[in-house]
Amino acid sequence: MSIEIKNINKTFGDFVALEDVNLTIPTGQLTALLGPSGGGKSTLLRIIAGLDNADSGTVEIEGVNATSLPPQKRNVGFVFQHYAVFKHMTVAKNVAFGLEIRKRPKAEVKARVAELLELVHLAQFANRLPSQLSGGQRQRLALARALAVEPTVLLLDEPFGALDAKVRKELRDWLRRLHDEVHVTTVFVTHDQEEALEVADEIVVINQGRIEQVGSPDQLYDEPATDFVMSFLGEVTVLDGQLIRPHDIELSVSPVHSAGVEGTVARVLRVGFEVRVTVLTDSGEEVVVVLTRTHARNLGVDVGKHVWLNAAAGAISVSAMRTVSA
Ligand SMILES: Nc1ncnc2c1ncn2[C@@H]1O[C@H](COP(=O)(O)OP(=O)(O)OP(=O)(O)O)[C@@H](O)[C@H]1O
Repeated sequence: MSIEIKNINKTFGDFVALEDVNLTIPTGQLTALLGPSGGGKSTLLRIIAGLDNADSGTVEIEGVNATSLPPQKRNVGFVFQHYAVFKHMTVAKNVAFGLEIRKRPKAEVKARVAELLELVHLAQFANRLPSQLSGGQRQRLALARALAVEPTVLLLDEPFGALDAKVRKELRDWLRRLHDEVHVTTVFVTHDQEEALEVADEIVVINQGRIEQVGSPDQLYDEPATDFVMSFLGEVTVLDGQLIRPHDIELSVSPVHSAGVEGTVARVLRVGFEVRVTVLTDSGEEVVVVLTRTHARNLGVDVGKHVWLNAAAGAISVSAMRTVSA
């Protein structure tokens, strides 16, 4: 097992940033630490990196107790959102830097730099300065630099956070492919559920200093352990006291089911191929239902129409009252 985190606690003054965190991060996988802002993701990453110390608990990396080792002795590579590459050095020099200070033979450094620039698709920019690269290219340079010294673990803190949506998406796909090639154990922090669901092998959901759930993207989406996980990983609405995904609700214009929630269509909003229907139930609650455009048209859904709502067969739901299980 690559990273074993045991009983980690961390406070800042009176504020509890991490509370009894226990986690095993498997070797060779891409693991996302996902959660809302301020939940403790970066603090946990910094403790793994050795940039911050926990108040109690231990961190083991590849069987070595790293709890009191300084960052440079942990063999971890890290990349942060606003990662400062050396501005006065060319792209190639930036990648070579870590190897040169480790006094690796010149020929080896040259070969490794060429290989890495190829890997991050920056070979044609080897002689440029970082200021002559785009934001996405600079982040790829930062990753190449972190990978140069062959870290056991690669730690990324919102590495694509500052970039625009399109570049972010490209880099996300690229990171997945890169990881499939190099298989270095990678932990990345994100608050973006889509990013985690698309890229990660395993997701650790962190909220208010505690781990809510650990699992594959499918497990988290299909079997959310808590109402928090369910609502953080996708849109939810409340039907009959249950959190449910709006596309998992069947809407009928006649009482086909014996036990349905009755209501009246209050709003209809067309967004691309979807139609978002807000139903005001007879008990005064608003429920959102998502239908395809064709389905909505066939049903003749319009404001004022009386409708019946039921959870679709196989729909996932979590009690809206359920709290975090310890
Ligand atoms: N050096 C510090 N001193 C005081 N409080 C801190 C310090 N570092 C972090 N915190 C607090 O600890 C909490 C967790 O912070 P952390 O950066 O780990 O959250 P996060 O989940 O990574 O959030 P974000 O996505 O916003 O970075 C926050 O409430 C933050 O204000």
